[in-house]
Amino acid sequence: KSFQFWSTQPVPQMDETVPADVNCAIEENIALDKVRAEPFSLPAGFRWSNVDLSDEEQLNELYNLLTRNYVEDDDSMFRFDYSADFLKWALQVPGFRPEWHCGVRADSNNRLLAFIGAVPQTVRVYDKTVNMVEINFLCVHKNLRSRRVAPVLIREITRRVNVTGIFQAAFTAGIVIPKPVSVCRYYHRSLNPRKLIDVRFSHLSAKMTMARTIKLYKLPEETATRNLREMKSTDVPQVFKLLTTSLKQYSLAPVYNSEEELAHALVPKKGVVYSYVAENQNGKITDFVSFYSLPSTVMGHTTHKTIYAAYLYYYVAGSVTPKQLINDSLILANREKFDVFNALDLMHNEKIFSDLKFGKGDGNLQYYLYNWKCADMKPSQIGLVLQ
Ligand SMILES: CCOC(=O)c1cnc2ccc(OC)cc2c1SCCC#N
Repeated sequence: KSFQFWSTQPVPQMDETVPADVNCAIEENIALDKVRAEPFSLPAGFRWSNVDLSDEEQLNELYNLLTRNYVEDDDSMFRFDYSADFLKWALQVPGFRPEWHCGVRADSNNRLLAFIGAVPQTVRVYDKTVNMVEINFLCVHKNLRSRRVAPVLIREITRRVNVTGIFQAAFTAGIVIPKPVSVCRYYHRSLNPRKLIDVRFSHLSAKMTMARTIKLYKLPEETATRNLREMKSTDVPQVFKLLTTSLKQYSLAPVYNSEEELAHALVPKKGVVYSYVAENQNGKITDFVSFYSLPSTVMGHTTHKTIYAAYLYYYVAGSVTPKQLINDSLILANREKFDVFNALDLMHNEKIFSDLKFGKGDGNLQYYLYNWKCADMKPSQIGLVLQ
């Protein structure tokens, strides 16, 4: 692979092994008056247009662009179907900048044909805390592919971020480009096996009937952790301390600079993010677990249009085992009518997958840092979850 674009970028090259004692920027910060002032050029007939997510109509234009043109699995069985509320949540974080919701419109009909998003996120990489952005929702309309639009989007968002004094980014992708800092694997826990078999995501194993399969995945109505309840705003100060302490064990982790940032990420929002805390009899929060809702369009299926998937987000098992806490999140996701519970093998997750009946998926998720070089990480060193 020549990586025509990525070989021009400040990222480790594929054949480079970064030694363990190296953990630093690849290029030095650019003096702000030296950052390119004018936007990069788009192909003729297209123009830059920030997407104002507070404007219902524009939020729906972004929803429609993504639901029709965003990431599909290799077999084109599913396409992510992020909801409008989810996009607002993921992109309008505390301190967000409207110019980082970077769209491309056709001059002819004003249609939104491409997008790339950035949100501010302080990230700790080993022992260094760096102000970065997270890049997400890079999407080019199917009819505009192979016209080298994505490299222009990446250069333009880099420019818009650099001009604010930020020179590093974190992002994930299902594709391999120079150069992953870690390679994680998706795992899936069936909640509604009949539907997953109907859409041909799962299949009946030779020795099992449908009835036996349903029984295998059946979950209780109640959680094992009895005092587990929905998180609320007043829990934020305790969850902030609990999560901040717990994240210290990982080599890549988010740094929450305020309780407001953590509140935005974790206070429950129906249909978007679900969080639960275990509070003991002294009012102390000892554990918490969260997951987010990311449905997928089932492509080309008549009866099932959508798969409702929950994705494990952040958790701290303080008084119970991760196995019990994550099993409780399965019970809670099942109660919310999700069809499947997805999780990556980062944090402590891999240890509990087999006991909790997760199956290994066939998709990898690569973690990337932009303009930063450091030693590769095992998935269990990753404590950063991107939506
Ligand atoms: C039934 C379980 O569904 C998925 O795992 C799923 C759903 N939609 C996708 C859309 C695009 C897609 O592109 C890689 C993958 C999926 C996947 S597998 C990877 C996500 C997880 N876990």
